[in-house]
Amino acid sequence: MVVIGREEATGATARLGHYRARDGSRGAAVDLDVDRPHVGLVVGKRGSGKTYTLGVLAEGLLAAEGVSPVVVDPMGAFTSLSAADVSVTVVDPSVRADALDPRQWCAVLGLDPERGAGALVWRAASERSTLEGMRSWVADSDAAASTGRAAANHLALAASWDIFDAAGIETGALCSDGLTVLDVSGLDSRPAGAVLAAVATALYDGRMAGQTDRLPWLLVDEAHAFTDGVARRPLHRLVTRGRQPGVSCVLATQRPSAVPATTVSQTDLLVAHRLTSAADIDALRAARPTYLDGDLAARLPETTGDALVVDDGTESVHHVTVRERRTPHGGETPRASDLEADRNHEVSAGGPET
Ligand SMILES: Nc1ncnc2c1ncn2[C@@H]1O[C@H](COP(=O)(O)OP(=O)(O)OP(=O)(O)O)[C@@H](O)[C@H]1O
Repeated sequence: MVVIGREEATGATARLGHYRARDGSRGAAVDLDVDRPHVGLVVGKRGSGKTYTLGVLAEGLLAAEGVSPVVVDPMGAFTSLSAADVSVTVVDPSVRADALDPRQWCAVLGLDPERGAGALVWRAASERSTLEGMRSWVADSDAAASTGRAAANHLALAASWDIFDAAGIETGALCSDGLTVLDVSGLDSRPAGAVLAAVATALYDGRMAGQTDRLPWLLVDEAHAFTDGVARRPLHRLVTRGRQPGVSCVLATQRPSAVPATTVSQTDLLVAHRLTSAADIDALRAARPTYLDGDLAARLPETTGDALVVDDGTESVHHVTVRERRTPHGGETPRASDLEADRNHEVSAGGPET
C-alpha cells in the first residue's frame, strides 16, 4: 500500500483506490494521508467523478479517528448518506447574523460599503447582532428616506432566504465524530455563500480558540460557485492559512480556470480527473508548472473515476483509479431512460392508484 500526502509511515489514512498501470491493469492500493491537515483540489469535467471522489474521501474520513468531516453540498448529492450511515447528519443550514462581518453583509447583498444603502447596512451590522436588530436599527436611523428604504429592502431580501437564526452553526456541532452535511441545494448562490462563509469561519476560529480537539475537514462541491461571493475571503483564509490551526479544505470543481490561481497553487493534493477544456488545463498548468508539464497534461485520464494525483509533499505524481463507494452515491445526473424505467415499473406494478 502507498500513502499519498506524507513521507512518514504512521498515522490515519483514507483508502482512495489503487494504482492504474499504463495498460489499465490494477496495481497496489493507494491511501491518502488524513493525519495532517491538507488543502486538496479535485478537478474534472462534468461527470468525470469529482463528487464521487469527494464521497470516497468523506467515507474515509468518517472511518478515521480524530477528524470531523463537513460537506457543503450544493447538489444535494450527500444527503442520501444519512439513510445509509447513522453517523451522517444532514443539517439545515442556519447562520447567525453576526457570523458575517459588516463587509460580508455588504458583499452578500451586493452593496457598495462606501455608499448609500451599503454604508447603512455596514453600520447596522456593526451595531446589532441579529437580522431583526439590524432591520429595526435601519428603520430607526436618521438616514435619508430613500437610503433607508433601499437598505430595508436588502435586509428584507436577506430575511426571505430563511437562513439567519440566533442559533446559527456552532463549531462544536460541526466538529462531531460523524459527517456533517450542510445541504445548500435549495438555496440561491448568495445565501449558499453565506452558509459556506459562516462554516469556514466557525471551523477556523473554533480551532484557533481551541474549541475542538478534532481536526476538521471542509469538503466543498461545485467550489467555483463560491469563489467570487461572500465566501471568497473565508475560503481563501482556510486555503492559505487553515493548515496551521489544523483545518483541512478540499474543493471540487469542474472549472479550475474559475478558481483563483492562489488557491490552485496552495493545493498540496491535486486530484485531476478527465479534463478537456484547454482553459482549464492551462489554469492547472500555470499554477503547477513543475508537475503538470505538457507531457503530464496529455496523460490526464480518459475514464470516469480515474485520476492523476499530484502530491506536493513528496513531489510525486500518481495514476489512480478511485475505488467504489461503500455508501450510495447521490450525484447521478437524471437520465431520460431512468424515467422510462420508472414508468415501465409502474405499469408492470399495476400503474399509479387512481
Ligand atoms: N470511482 C468511481 N467508481 C465507480 N463509478 C464512478 C466513479 N467515479 C464516478 N463514477 C460514476 O460516474 C458518475 C459521475 O460521477 P460524479 O457524479 O462524481 O461526476 P462529477 O464529476 O461530480 O459530475 P458533475 O460535474 O456533473 O457534478 C457517477 O454517478 C458514478 O456512477
